[in-house]
Amino acid sequence: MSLEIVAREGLVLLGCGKMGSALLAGWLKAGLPASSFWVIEPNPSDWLQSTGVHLNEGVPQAPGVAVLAVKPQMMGAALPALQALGNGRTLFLSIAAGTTIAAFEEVLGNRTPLVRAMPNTPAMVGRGISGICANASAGAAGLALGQALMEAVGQVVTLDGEHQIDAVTALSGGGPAYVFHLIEAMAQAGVAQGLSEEVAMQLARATVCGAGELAYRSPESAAQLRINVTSPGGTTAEGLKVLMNPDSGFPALLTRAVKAAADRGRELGK
Ligand SMILES: NC(=O)C1=CN([C@@H]2O[C@H](COP(=O)(O)OP(=O)(O)OC[C@H]3O[C@@H](n4cnc5c(N)ncnc54)[C@H](O)[C@@H]3O)[C@@H](O)[C@H]2O)C=CC1
Ligand SMILES: O=C(O)[C@@H]1CCC=N1
Repeated sequence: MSLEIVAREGLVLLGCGKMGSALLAGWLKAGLPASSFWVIEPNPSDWLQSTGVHLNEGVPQAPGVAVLAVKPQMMGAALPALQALGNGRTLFLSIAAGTTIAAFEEVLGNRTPLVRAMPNTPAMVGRGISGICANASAGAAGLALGQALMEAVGQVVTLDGEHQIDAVTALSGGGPAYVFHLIEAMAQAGVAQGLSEEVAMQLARATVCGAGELAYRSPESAAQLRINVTSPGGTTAEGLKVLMNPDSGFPALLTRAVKAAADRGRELGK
């Protein structure tokens, strides 16, 4: 599906912080004209002000798309600004964690086409991944438009339903933070083995980025890429014994972390 509808009918973006900016940058880079965007943002960045979009102006009566990119805790206060666009042809696309389709339909009306997407911050460099789902009113066309909008900043997976979105939020939505923390923890561990903080951080960061790029480009599975590093009887095998320990290793730890994040997503949705 093409994004031509945005150029033709306009897109309203409610909230243009970290994720809203990443999305807007992707759409502008995809060639959509700045004049197609109406952004509502109380604290606009210098970048946003330089884009040439309509900023904090009255929005069109029936834009093609309205994107909701405020924090879930702000949604209740912010959404009424776009209530008049509900139950019409405007496709709503929410990237907020937690806030459910039912909660949106309560404010916007249940004939409002709505897509929920969960992206992540690598969207800022065009390497995000989003999980998406839609309500009944969106239909196949609405889901396809939601997908095209999110594909401007990376990959998209279509979910079986809204029941899976808290899992996506917990895995890939917040996942970059886990990886950045991995960099911090690896650097700290390197310092404990005698490296300077600066060198340990350079090694940790480049290792995670290099491994990520290899995983991205290589046709081999993650398990095979791991095996390729692990010489039998060598050093990595000893490190992996610690990390693959069934009780205290990565799988147990990440199962707990992802569950805690998913539980919070469900809680935000109440
Ligand atoms: N940061 C992340 O990694 C991800 C965030 N999300 C979701 O994206 C949404 C936005 O998150 P971030 O961009 O990280 O937050 P952010 O705080 O950077 O951006 C939110 C923006 O909303 C603006 N805002 C506040 N009240 C408003 C109102 N009444 N009307 C219009 N704008 C208003 C704020 O000024 C701010 O710039 C959240 O719902 C979050 O769950 C989803 C995936 C990843
Ligand atoms: O932490 C959060 O709630 C948001 C959703 C996924 C990433 N950041």
